[in-house]
Amino acid sequence: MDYLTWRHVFKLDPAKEISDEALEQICESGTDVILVGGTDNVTLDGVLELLVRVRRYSVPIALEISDVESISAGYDYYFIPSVLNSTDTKWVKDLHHEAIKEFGDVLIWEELVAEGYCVLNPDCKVAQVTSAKTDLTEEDVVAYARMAENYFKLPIFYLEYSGAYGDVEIVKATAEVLENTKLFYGGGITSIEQAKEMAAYADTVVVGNIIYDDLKAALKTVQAVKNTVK
Ligand SMILES: CC(C)=CCC/C(C)=C/CC/C(C)=C/CC/C(C)=C/CC/C(C)=C/CC/C(C)=C/CC/C(C)=C/COP(=O)(O)OP(=O)(O)O
Ligand SMILES: O=P(O)(O)OC[C@@H](O)CO
Ligand SMILES: [Mg+2]
Repeated sequence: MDYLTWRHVFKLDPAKEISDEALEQICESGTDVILVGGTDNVTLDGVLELLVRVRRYSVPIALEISDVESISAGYDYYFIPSVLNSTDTKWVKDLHHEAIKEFGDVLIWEELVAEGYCVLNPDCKVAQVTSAKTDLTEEDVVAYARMAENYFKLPIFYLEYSGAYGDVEIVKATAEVLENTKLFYGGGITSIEQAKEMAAYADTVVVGNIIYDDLKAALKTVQAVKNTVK
């Protein structure tokens, strides 16, 4: 249940390369967890390789499942996304149903953490792959958040702007209606200021692409988030 207290997350994409030096700095940065996940080209080899490399450090490591073929044992947690604003039930519950039908007898349910995604950047890969309806008003997003918390009782509601910095007013309005479900924010964080701005409303701030574009800037987001009072 540690994820209830996470403030900062680095998301590593198993389809992208990262040097040993950069990985060491990411793992020793003080981040709360390394979340391994991506939308496409995620392979079992990539998922396994990152697990082995990150395990040299004490930071926890979680796998965000995007494809049932690339799940490796040995992670501390398995995060299971459902894209609530997908227009295709495959990404909401059908792949999940298939996986549970196949592995239901052997699943360790305590290791699985369900995430209700709301994907808001129309240009990101995850929006395209899942045919997400991204032209949502603040009211629409707030209703998804309420649905996640009060109806589906999901532990995590994830506002996903992958690749683009999000709308702070939407993040703020969403935070205001969530009591028990944790609000994850991810997307386009490239600076201390942006990290602080989102950390003021989100329980957990996820930093991804900037790791590969500007490692120093990525590392600075850890303390920026941790020093911000929500
Ligand atoms: C110990 C052991 C082996 C345990 C086995 C556990 C097991 C079998 C569990 C199965 C249980 C289960 C219910 C599985 C669900 C399976 C599944 C495939 C669900 C679908 C998940 C889904 C909706 C995927 C869509 C894509 C998505 C939301 C990915 C999350 C990551 C993400 C948003 C990345 C951001 O995109 P990115 O690739 O970074 O984009 P850019 O490249 O543009 O940056
Ligand atoms: O890669 P960025 O844009 O930082 O987004 C982080 C994460 O929310 C992606 O799933
Ligand atoms: Mg990415």
